[in-house]
Amino acid sequence: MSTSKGRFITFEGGEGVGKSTQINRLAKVLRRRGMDVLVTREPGGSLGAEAVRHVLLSGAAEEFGIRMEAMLFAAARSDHVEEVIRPALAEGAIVLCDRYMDSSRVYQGVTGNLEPQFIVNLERIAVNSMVPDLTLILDLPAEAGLRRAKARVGANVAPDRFEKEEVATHEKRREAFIDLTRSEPERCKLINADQPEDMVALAVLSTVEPVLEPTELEDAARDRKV
Ligand SMILES: Nc1ncnc2c1ncn2[C@@H]1O[C@H](COP(=O)(O)OP(=O)(O)OP(=O)(O)O)[C@@H](O)[C@H]1O
Ligand SMILES: Cc1cn([C@H]2C[C@H](O)[C@@H](COP(=O)(O)O)O2)c(=O)[nH]c1=O
Repeated sequence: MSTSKGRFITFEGGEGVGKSTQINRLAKVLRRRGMDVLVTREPGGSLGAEAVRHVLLSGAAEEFGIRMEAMLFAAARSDHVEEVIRPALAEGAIVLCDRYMDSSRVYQGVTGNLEPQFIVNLERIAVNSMVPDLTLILDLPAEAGLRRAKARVGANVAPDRFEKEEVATHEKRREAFIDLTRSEPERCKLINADQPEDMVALAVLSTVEPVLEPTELEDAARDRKV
């Protein structure tokens, strides 16, 4: 868990699984409970990172190779962490982030075939110890997610650099995200996204609530102040 005062919660999964929908719903519930919530996303979320987002999603960086793309994602992440996420957590906010380091592990690492050590090194630099307190992995068959994403953007908007890849590649990503829940079961929790929005929202909330509870350390610090 991060040592900051807030909570850092990331949402991961394939295309169109419902991450933005669920983040916005959760933010609403938590704000109604009086919590300070910051909703953000990757690639992007800070001025520098948003500038890099278009380069990545338009496919402009694709011709320079997967290493270059991975480094651009990491550069964007580093700016986002230091300029936005870390300061917000220090102020006690609940930070809800649409994609983070696990997307790089899966998209650039697993389906990009980058050597694992390269991804590990980039992650260490970009994340700089800012590991999420909780990662919700929304799980849905790849075809269903792509259908949802397509219906959302409308018929005349072209799919982005990653959406346009083969279904088999998206299915491989789905498996890789599920693997994360096995390798890091404390941090990464699987959410069945193949059900109505309200049901997914209930599963999200019940998974998030325990992480919002004060830790023993926080209780002790509060008691010392009283
Ligand atoms: N449980 C659900 N059942 C059916 N449709 C859903 C569900 N959740 C979200 N949707 C719809 O699916 C589409 C994609 O949802 P959303 O944008 O939240 O996904 P996303 O994971 O953020 O996508 P991306 O990774 O492509 O940004 C939207 O039109 C949304 O309204
Ligand atoms: C953070 C991150 C993202 N990606 C990919 C995954 C998606 O295809 C796009 C982001 O689009 P979205 O509609 O905003 O979800 O970028 C990636 O390949 N690696 C990453 O680290």
